[in-house]
Amino acid sequence: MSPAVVSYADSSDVASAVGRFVLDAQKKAFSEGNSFKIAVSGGSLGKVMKAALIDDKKVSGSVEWKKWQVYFSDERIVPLTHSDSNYGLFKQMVLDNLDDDNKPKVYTIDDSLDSDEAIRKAYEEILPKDSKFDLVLLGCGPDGHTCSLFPEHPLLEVRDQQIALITDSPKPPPRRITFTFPVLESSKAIAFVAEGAGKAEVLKDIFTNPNSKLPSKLVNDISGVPVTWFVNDAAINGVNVIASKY
Ligand SMILES: O=C(O)[C@H](O)[C@@H](O)[C@H](O)[C@H](O)COP(=O)(O)O
Repeated sequence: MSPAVVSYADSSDVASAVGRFVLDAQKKAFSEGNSFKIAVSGGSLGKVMKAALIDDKKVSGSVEWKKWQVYFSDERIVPLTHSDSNYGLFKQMVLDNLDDDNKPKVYTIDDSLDSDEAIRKAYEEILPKDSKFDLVLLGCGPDGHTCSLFPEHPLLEVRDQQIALITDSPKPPPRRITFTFPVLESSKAIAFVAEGAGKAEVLKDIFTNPNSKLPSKLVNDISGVPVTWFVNDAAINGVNVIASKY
């Protein structure tokens, strides 16, 4: 199944499409159970989530936050109050904008543990037992990394852990935990958000080079999991993909 690409000129339209897509994934999850298990990333996705799920009033009223279980596809090993924390970003962009009686359950790293390995292991233990996320929302770095899975890094090969530790992340800060491929492979749906001319070159490789081994391309190649990309025209410029609207 090749990935679907949804493209708009403006970021605000990209965010609206992401919002509608998340609502559809939520609806599907509620048709199968009583919770919506979603994993989110850091980086520029934070502001897209705010625009899509908080500021877009056509979407925000339909988000059933109390039934959401939110995990992080990767997290920097820093205190949760640190400005590098992906949880901190999600809190600032989403949680702090929700009423106290309308918040999701958020699964953070335990920053009180005394070793990186203890943090990794504890996060692995709180993942949903079957690892089946209804939706994993990812970013794609200009180098093609996703989660904290970097090009040519040995963590791309990890099959015996669901959460892996990286201590040499090329993107600071260096110490992080990350989903591994087995978790992505068992998810029900994956969506990327990538915007800006700074992503054009890497998206060209991901979508036009069948031999690319970039982590985001390897996610596109996962069989049996629908992958959707939400991009703006600047990011997908020059790539001959059939972009659709959502
Ligand atoms: O912790 C992180 O660094 C992020 O979770 C990371 O995986 C992010 O999604 C990509 O780096 C893309 O980030 P941008 O969208 O900001 O380029």
